[in-house]
Amino acid sequence: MKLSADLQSALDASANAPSDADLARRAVGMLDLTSLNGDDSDRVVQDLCARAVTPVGPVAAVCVWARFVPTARKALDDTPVKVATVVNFPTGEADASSVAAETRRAIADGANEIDVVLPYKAFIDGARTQPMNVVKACREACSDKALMKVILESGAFPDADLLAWAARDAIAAGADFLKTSTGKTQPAATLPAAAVMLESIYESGKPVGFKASGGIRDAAEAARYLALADHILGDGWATPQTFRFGASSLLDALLAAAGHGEREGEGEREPAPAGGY
Ligand SMILES: O=C[C@H](O)COP(=O)(O)O
Repeated sequence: MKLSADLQSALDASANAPSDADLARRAVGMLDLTSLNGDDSDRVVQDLCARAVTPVGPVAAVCVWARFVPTARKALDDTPVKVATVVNFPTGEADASSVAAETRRAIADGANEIDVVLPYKAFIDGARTQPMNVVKACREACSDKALMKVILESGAFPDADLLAWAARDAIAAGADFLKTSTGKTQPAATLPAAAVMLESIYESGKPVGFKASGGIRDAAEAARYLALADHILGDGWATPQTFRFGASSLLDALLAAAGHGEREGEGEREPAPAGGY
């Protein structure tokens, strides 16, 4: 992806961001602890929720399939942890009325946060009205009862300009957060895509948050995303109200880096996929 000189320098500056225990603790509070696997069950979700209040404090939210929202709601009721779920997920191909119905049902079941997939394939193919009508329908269904995070699926975009266009339109359609990825396609979250999305948030002047999700697995990587947000939106901008990590396998690494649990980096990591951004 070709970035402006400003964004490239923000990326260069964040490349070697220090990752320490304080940073790891900060990132735990920004985590949407996620399980979106095909074989999830009530037991898997209960086990996930049992990990949501950690020795260094609660995560921001637990993110599960909509059918498990009641289970998560029950398990988290005595905690400050929010229940997040996904709609129009992962392909982004449902129509606006189905997405609105899915959203209303999830909120009635107890969801506090809705992560909706932008019809990104249609957007990339040139459609502008239909994709944003889906986002607007979800916004209306969320009203002020739930936070709406719009998943752009940044790795599917062929260039930075089109991604910035989608980000701007999603903000105009009422996004509370822009989120990079479903985690179901490759490439998932990348720093160059995050830079474009954070810049769009900055340029909007609106109180829109950012969620990096998909493939983020270690504290050093989390530190780079936070440093990028600091560079583009300013130190102190990123808080659990404005910044999230969506991840299924980051919590243990953060806790280890914060001095709890096994040492970070002992496990094998898969290499990052080549190409795309
Ligand atoms: O929304 C979050 C993603 O689905 C999580 O992706 P991950 O399993 O690669 O961490």
